[in-house]
Amino acid sequence: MITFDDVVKVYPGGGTAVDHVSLEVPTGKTTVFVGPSGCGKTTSLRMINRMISPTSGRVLIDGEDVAGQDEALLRRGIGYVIQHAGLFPHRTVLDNVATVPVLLGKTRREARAAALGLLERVGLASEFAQRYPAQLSGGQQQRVGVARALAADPPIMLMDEPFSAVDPVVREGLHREFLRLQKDLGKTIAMVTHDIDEAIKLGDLVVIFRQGGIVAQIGTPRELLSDPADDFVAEFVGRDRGLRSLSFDTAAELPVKPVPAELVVDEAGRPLGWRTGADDVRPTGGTFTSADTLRLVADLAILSPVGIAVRVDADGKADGITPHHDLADYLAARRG
Ligand SMILES: Nc1ncnc2c1ncn2[C@@H]1O[C@H](COP(=O)(O)OP(=O)(O)OP(=O)(O)O)[C@@H](O)[C@H]1O
Repeated sequence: MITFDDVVKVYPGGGTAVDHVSLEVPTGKTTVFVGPSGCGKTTSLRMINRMISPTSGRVLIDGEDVAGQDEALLRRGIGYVIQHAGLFPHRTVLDNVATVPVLLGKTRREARAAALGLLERVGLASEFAQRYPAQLSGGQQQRVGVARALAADPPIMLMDEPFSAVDPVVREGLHREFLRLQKDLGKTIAMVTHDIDEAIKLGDLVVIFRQGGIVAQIGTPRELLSDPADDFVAEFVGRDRGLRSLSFDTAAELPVKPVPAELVVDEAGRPLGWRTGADDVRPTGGTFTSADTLRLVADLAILSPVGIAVRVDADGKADGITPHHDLADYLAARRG
């Protein structure tokens, strides 16, 4: 666990960048620092690996103040990924990833073999290994950056805006891979982003900073969306937070009504559409299973020509319906 204990950073000639921050980055989880520009996220991140020293207060890793630790030794256990990947331009992709393990005493051969495995893990085929960074797309470079940070197998990873330099479609792919990788690896990750959607998607825990380096709220994505501490957080997480918070719950306990005659099904019971007139059958707009999220159910009810979401079983057979007002009643009852 990484602990910030009443940490303050005042830059000489500048204002207070980090103002009495106390927080915990739990072991094996992803903690995301998010907030508007200039609110002290990067400064906080860099105090973990001693690139920046606090003016007062302490940063501890597993109870030990980093200030008292040997810098080189400390950084060996902390991977660091930055925006634009920061790769060595004159080394091949493979050598970019293998460099640190070689410095740590592995033979070049061992390090390259391990690097190939890592590149595969981050979704880069071996054909990229001999290229130079400039011959890769931005998204591919970011993947190499992640592989390089993982090469020394550090228990901790610091990631500063790792996915912000790529377009939204590539970012979406990188997010999926990040989540898959982190599920396998269980690193202790502190990540900086200015994008609240990214924070909510990737973070087990989210720390929202406000101007002046003050922590506005710390919570799980669900807590931030359902219970923002104040107007700043509510505004920052976004106006549609009610709808987005439905992504964290499945439809497992959502009551359904029996399938009515107006739902036209094929011989296997799979929905074909809604009968809205003698010759008029309109598409359902999609179906959900009890494992899907309440957000999908809400979406389907909105898209449906009759305002009704259709549930199907594992074989795709219609086994219940939820009209939009039933969903609204269910959500209201849950809130109590
Ligand atoms: N070396 C420095 N000297 C003086 N002031 C600095 C220095 N580095 C950062 N600052 C100031 O400290 C504050 C916090 O900066 P920091 O980079 O930590 O913010 P941030 O939240 O990461 O911002 P961004 O999202 O724009 O990267 C800012 O007001 C910045 O101008």
